[in-house]
Amino acid sequence: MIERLELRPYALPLRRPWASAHGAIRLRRGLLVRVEAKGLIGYGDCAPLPEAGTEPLVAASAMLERWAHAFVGCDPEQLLTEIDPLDETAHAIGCTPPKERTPAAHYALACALADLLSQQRGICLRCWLNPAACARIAVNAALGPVAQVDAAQLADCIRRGLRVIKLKVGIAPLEDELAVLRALERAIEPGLADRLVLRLDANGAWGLAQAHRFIEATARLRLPIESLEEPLADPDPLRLAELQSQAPFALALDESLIARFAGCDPRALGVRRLVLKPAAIGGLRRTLALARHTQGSSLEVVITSLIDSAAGLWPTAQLAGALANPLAHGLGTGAWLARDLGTPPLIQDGWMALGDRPGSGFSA
Ligand SMILES: O=C(O)CCC(=O)C1=CC=C[C@@H](O)[C@@H]1C(=O)O
Ligand SMILES: [Mg+2]
Repeated sequence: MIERLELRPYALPLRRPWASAHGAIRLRRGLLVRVEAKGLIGYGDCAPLPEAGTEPLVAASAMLERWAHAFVGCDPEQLLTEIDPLDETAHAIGCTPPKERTPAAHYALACALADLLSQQRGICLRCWLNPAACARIAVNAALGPVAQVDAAQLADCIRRGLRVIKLKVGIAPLEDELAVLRALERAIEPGLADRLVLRLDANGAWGLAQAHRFIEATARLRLPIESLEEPLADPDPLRLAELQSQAPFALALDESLIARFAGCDPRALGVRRLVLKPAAIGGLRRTLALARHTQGSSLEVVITSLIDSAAGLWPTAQLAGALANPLAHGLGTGAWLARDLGTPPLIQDGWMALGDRPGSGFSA
């Protein structure tokens, strides 16, 4: 039985602004959700980011405040079944009207309950989600806007074992960003390119003609570009399919996914990859169901953070471990925060170790 459900507001400054085509983030505001039962504490992180597909913080807070009063005395397992259903078909995801969705609030409470329940069972959260989960996951490094990156930084990442590097595009004029990519192509030492994988993210910056131009120009570069997230301001599936047929790398949907997904076959989205943010989908088990359904349809899946605190990174990383796929996940964001609510999972040589502690691994 839940004895206490507390919300602790926080504000965590970033070391430097996180820039994307949606603007710059300097501060992450949220609520640490703390659920107590039988001497154990489960934690969840609610740090909404509307441009990434969640509700605003005020809506998430209002929902969590209501729950904090209503759910004391409830059975945590039954409550989790309501908040983050076990048997929800992936097709139901995205069917709730946008105004009624509070996915970041659902995700935060679901994480706190799953942390608590897996601790009660004495097992780590990933094994509670999937007994065959992986104990470590590959992660990418996120370096920020392409225009702020040079070949020395890429070489440094590789030296530290971080092979997969994510860069933001769609911020500066397109031809300027192409010029930067050409300069990187020239500056990268031979041999380095073979050990590097580049992920690009335009965050919906371009019209169709610009996206065509970018893909056509980057396809001619000797740069190991592996994927491009959200190239189009209007991610229409037919246009995306046209671009995907032109691109020698995977196109991916991320923040536009939920609005597009409702009841849809992933193969009809026009892209080869889906980027899933559990806080935008509304839970750990919901995200796992959607990820498995997507992979079953032969699309790739990458799990990413919302530049979360350690309280969000731990359960999201455990979820990626439960998914057990070989792609690098976008969870290497802990170092962007100047302060944190706890210690994020350790990254070494491009791998995040998920530990063996019962629960998510987070401690405040
Ligand atoms: O994918 C990663 O490596 C880190 C997460 C990440 O890139 C993002 C998190 C939150 C907002 C966005 O700017 C961005 C994304 O769009 O993928
Ligand atoms: Mg993205």
